[in-house]
Amino acid sequence: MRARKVPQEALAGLRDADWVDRSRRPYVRDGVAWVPVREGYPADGDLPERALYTGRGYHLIGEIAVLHGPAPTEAELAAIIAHCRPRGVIRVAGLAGEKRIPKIEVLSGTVGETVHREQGYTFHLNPAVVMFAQGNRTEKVRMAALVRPGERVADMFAGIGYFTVPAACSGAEVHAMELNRAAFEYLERNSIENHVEGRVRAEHGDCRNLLAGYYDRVIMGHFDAPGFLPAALAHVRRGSVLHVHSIGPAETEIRRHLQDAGRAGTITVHRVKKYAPRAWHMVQDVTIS
Ligand SMILES: C[S@@+](CC[C@H](N)C(=O)[O-])C[C@H]1O[C@@H](n2cnc3c(N)ncnc32)[C@H](O)[C@@H]1O
Repeated sequence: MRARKVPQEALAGLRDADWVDRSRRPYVRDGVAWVPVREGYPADGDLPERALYTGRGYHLIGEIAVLHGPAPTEAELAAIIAHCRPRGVIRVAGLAGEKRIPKIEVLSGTVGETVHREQGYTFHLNPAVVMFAQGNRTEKVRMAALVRPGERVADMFAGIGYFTVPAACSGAEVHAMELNRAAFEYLERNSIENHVEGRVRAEHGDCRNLLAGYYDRVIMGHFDAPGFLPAALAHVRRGSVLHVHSIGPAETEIRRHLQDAGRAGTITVHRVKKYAPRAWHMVQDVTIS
């Protein structure tokens, strides 16, 4: 990550600077702040290795800074606040249960509903109540690019719509399923907000009971996705593609499910992001033959 060096006290004055990459946290040491630089702008060097904060960094979701990992020191929290002036700062200690409900601690300010803009899409959500995996940005872009107009897409774990909305904006007819009532309400709202409600059929409930007919593409954005393959494979045909998320490789389990369902397919594996020191968030693209 490229960065520019500025005096720590200058951080607050960078609020409107074009060159600052606000998706990354500046690194402050000995009165000097290394500020991440956006693509296309000059930098002084690479962001130094962090000596202090060992967490997984923070993201700005709307006006709320969301940290993962251990609690920051007071100095780190102060640097985050000076850098991006969030309405509130929360730490997500974990995601509970199948609905992936964030377990949060409010570190500063107020939290609640916010509006997050990403890649031209608008998402309403309360990051203290529903999860938003900002680290999956490249996968969201990849999905939006793969989808073709008129495709019939199932988003089995739609959440607030971060795959559904881009897919529908790319012209697909999306059947979006979500178990968590709070996330489902944002999903409906975000379809309207992005003017794709005519191409999104959002349903609240367990996707295994809601899948209907055949799909050209099935997005399975949940780490337990391989276990949902028996349900999904009943709704695909030759040429359909399933995007099966997992922690670590799941090829063997996927092949077993294909075999049990009497199906064959080719599997290509993609890494989405590092999830833990030795664990990757992966996506397996399974094309049914
Ligand atoms: C990893 S999150 C997906 C993130 C999501 N794509 C987003 O917009 O943030 C998984 C989502 O799947 C939902 N979910 C879990 N089990 C489900 C099921 N059986 N049927 C439908 N949705 C389910 C959870 O409530 C959660 O919102």
